[in-house]
Order: sequence, then structure tokens, then C-alpha cells
Amino acid sequence: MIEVNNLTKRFGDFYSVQNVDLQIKKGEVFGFLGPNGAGKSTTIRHLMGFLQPTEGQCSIKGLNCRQSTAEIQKFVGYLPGEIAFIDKMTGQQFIKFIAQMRGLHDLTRANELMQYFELNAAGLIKKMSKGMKQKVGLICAFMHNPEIVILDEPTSGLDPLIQTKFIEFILAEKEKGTTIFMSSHMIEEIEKTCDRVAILNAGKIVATETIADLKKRKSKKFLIEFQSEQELSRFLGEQLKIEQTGPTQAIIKVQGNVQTLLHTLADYKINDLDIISQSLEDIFMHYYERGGQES
Ligand SMILES: Nc1ncnc2c1ncn2[C@@H]1O[C@H](COP(=O)(O)OP(=O)(O)OP(=O)(O)O)[C@@H](O)[C@H]1O
Repeated sequence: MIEVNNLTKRFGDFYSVQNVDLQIKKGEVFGFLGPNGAGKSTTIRHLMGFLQPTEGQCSIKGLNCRQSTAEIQKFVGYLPGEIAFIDKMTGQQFIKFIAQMRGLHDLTRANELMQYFELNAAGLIKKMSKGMKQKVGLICAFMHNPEIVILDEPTSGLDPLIQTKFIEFILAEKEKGTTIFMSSHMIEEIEKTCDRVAILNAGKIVATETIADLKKRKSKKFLIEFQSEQELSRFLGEQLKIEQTGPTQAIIKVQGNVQTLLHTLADYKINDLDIISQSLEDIFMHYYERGGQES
């Protein structure tokens, strides 16, 4: 549905994105993560046909994004990272203006969305908060019921309540079969909504994974307080991933089955045991910091 092949963009001597490959299937919700300046918006701008690739190409439904921009925009909904609003318009006037440009006369869906996202769009855009402007952008991206939606940091500026509503909204769109490609810094929203995720670091894709696979790799840490130093030193001889964190305390990292650890612990005198679950955020952080080398 969405194809990015060997996309490379150079600004002067600087490579903003390099050899980026992405394939997003029909009906898939695909997350695009990466630290600030990784090249997410640059990739998205190529998909919308706003930038000419230095190398490679992007296509949506088989249409070249640079050559068929107008045609693609008919069936794609787009939320830019920074929206160019016409400040002297009210939110309602802007939504109507974008609808007219799209040849959309029925504003039923736009009104439903305004209600859903709790937006009063009667006021001037220039007087709106960042979150209100973001809601105007979201309504413009979805009001024509597009089959493909491309969102650049959709929850930026939204309060936690609306972020939660946004997650429910995306899940409902997914049910309807909408194909969604979204960049984000919110790992929770990616975890809850996406089928797959690609991680970009310094212009290059460092990982493309299903959320299900990432979740399987989550490890657990067991923080154990032994009754004595002798018990801990005896335990240090076990074939486990043990890190001593105090005279009688150790952390054991377990991935997957905890049976071996529990079985081993039965032979030791312990005072206390705490379990620390690794979050998906911890897994992502490895990609962010090390450029893809997971520990
Ligand atoms: N028109 C441009 N001219 C020169 N450099 C640019 C241009 N557009 C983007 N860049 C550079 O390309 C890199 C990637 O920028 P981009 O906006 O794509 O990152 P991003 O991943 O979207 O970041 P963020 O999470 O901060 O929004 C940055 O170093 C940026 O300065």
C-alpha cells in the first residue's frame, strides 16, 4: 500500500535520510519511531510528494508520490508535524475551507470528530492552544474518511485524556480497515495501536519489527534479598544472569521462562523478592541510544 524504496535525501553535505526501505500493507497500522532529527518528518514529506528524493522513490497504491501528488492526496489523509494554518480564520472556517478544497460537501464526519475530540472550533485559530490546533489538524486528516492516513506526531500537544481517546479512535479506524502510518514519540500509543514499527536513527532504519515480537522480548528482573551474605555468595555460583547490587542483594534478569529461576531459588533462604518488568520503552531506548545494537 505504502512503499519506500532506498529513499535517500541529502541537504548539502548532510544526509537527512539514507537508504530507507518501508513496506506498509493494506489495513496495517504502522509506527515510525526515532529520536529528534532522525528523519521521520523528512520521510513523511517525501510520501506526501513535497520533497524530491536524492535517490530512491516512494509510492502509495502503486502511484509515484512525487509524480502523482494530487491524485494521492484525494485518498490520503495527512496530518503534518507543523500545520500551516490561516490564522485569521476560525477553526470551523478552516475545516470548511479544507473540505471545499477536497470537494467534500458533507461535513457530518467533521462534526462527529469535533464532538469526539471535544473541540469547540468557533474561535479564531490564532487564539487556539497548541492542543486545539492539533485537534483541528486531526479533523482535517480524517473528515473525508480516507483509506490511508499519514500522521506526523498526532498526539503532540494533546492532553492525556484526549491521547487516550486518540488511541481508541485509531483502534476503531483499524477495525474499519484504514491503513495508518504514523510517526510518534509516544511509545505507549505505538504499543497499543500498531501492528509493526520501524525505528529510524540518524537517517537510517535500525529495526523493523512487529509489536508482538517486541513484546515477546520483554525481560523481567527479579530483585532478591538473601538472608545472609553467605547465601548470596553461594547463589552467585548458579548459571543465571546475576548482578550483585548489595551485600545480600542481587538482580537476576530472565527472558521468557522463569521456571529455572524459581526452581533454583527453592534451595536458598531469602527475605524478599521484587519483580521489575521491562517496559517496551526500555527495549526501544536501546535502539535510540546505540543506533540499533540491542543489549
Ligand atoms: N529543508 C532542510 N534543509 C536542511 N536540513 C534539513 C531540512 N529538513 C530537515 N533537515 C534535517 O534533517 C534531519 C532530520 O529532520 P526531520 O525533521 O526529518 O527529523 P524528525 O525525525 O522528524 O525529528 P523530530 O522528532 O524532532 O520531529 C535534521 O537534522 C534536520 O535538521
